[in-house]
Amino acid sequence: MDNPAINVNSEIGKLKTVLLKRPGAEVENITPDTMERLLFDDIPFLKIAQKEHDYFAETLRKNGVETLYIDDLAVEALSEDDDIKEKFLEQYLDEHGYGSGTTHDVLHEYLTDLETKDMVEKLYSGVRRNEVDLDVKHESLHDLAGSDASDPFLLDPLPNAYFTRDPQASIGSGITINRMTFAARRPESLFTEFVMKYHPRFAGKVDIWRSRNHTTRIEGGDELVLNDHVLAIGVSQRTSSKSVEGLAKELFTNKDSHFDTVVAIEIPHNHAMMHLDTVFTMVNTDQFTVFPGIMDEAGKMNIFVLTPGDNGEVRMEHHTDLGETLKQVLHLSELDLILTGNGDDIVAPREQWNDGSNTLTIAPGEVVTYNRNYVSNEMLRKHDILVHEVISSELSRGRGGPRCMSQPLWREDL
Ligand SMILES: NC(=[NH2+])NCCC[C@H](N)C(=O)O
Repeated sequence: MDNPAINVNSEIGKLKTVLLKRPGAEVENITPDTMERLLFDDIPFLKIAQKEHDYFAETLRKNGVETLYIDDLAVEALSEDDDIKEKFLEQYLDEHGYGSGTTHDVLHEYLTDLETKDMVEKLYSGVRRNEVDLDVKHESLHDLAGSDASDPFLLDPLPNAYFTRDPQASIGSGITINRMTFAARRPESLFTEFVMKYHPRFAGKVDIWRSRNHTTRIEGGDELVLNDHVLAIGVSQRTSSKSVEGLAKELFTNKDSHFDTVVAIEIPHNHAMMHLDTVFTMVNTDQFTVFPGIMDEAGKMNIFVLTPGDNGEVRMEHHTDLGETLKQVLHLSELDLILTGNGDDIVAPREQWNDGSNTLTIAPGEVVTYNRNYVSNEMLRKHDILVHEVISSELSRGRGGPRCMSQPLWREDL
């Protein structure tokens, strides 16, 4: 692609542009009843979460990173043309089961009457049943089916949106726009789709390696760009082996892609480590953070190395040793695996829970992490990593850290 709008050929090259979402009213629309479905373990105090997020964004800007906000980009994309906004809204409603009928009409009218900025904000924060006048006769069973009267929300809030890593993933000059696993997050990638398609900064300047129109699931927290040839992808609660294989096929055969190796790493399928980047990140050319809990007692795990095979097929090789596999695919003689919480039985799981392994690398050997994971941070420093700590009491309650909260769009090549 000539003149691409995205350039991400590593996890560690100097970060130049990143996509963020400041937590908003959506976070205050979590209740104890909906918490689990909305993938939260607690209800963050929004005011403090926003302060913390602003501090995070400011830390990035101070280090020369341009910060873009997905909701601002969405407003700009949808404002390009009334038809685009209409198309977006229809699709949004349709994906929520309101393709037609009274509820559709009422929501459509309510939302189109808003300024585009307010509409986008509203879609993130959710639309409550009592906000709109639904006191009209249902025209069809479909209306009833689409709106469960015991649910206070007609359109659910999107409180996970501040984890901008997941709805999409930048890879080389392109992106995967992700079909996400749980309904609570699926609408998030529709914003990405419209931004990539219609925002003048991106339209026609991004390779779409995989669209969201799939039945198999994948999320950005599982997609790591180790270098300009090699990806690591988690096979996890959120990403299926089928998606990994499909993406590998696309990247191996698309002429705009220079990726020829995908390391598929199987991790436990649970909420504490829903994505690979909660247990494994790259912090330098030969240094990684790793949570020891992903390996069995003998230090082994299930890893498949995918490479191009015959006739557009994918060749697969089974490995069990993470360190050895990384050395092989990255052509390294030595490797430094830095253990979360120094590998301690209590500290490691505690700090992993609060995203101690979820480092955002902003240059080789330079990372942003949560201040609460002080043991892991100390370990990083002992291994000569420069650590910028950010405040983290409330943001961490959503089970994501600095890597989860950021989607790199441009990194300098190494
Ligand atoms: N890349 C990540 N690790 N993201 C963390 C996402 C956390 C979010 N609550 C979820 O369950 O989806």
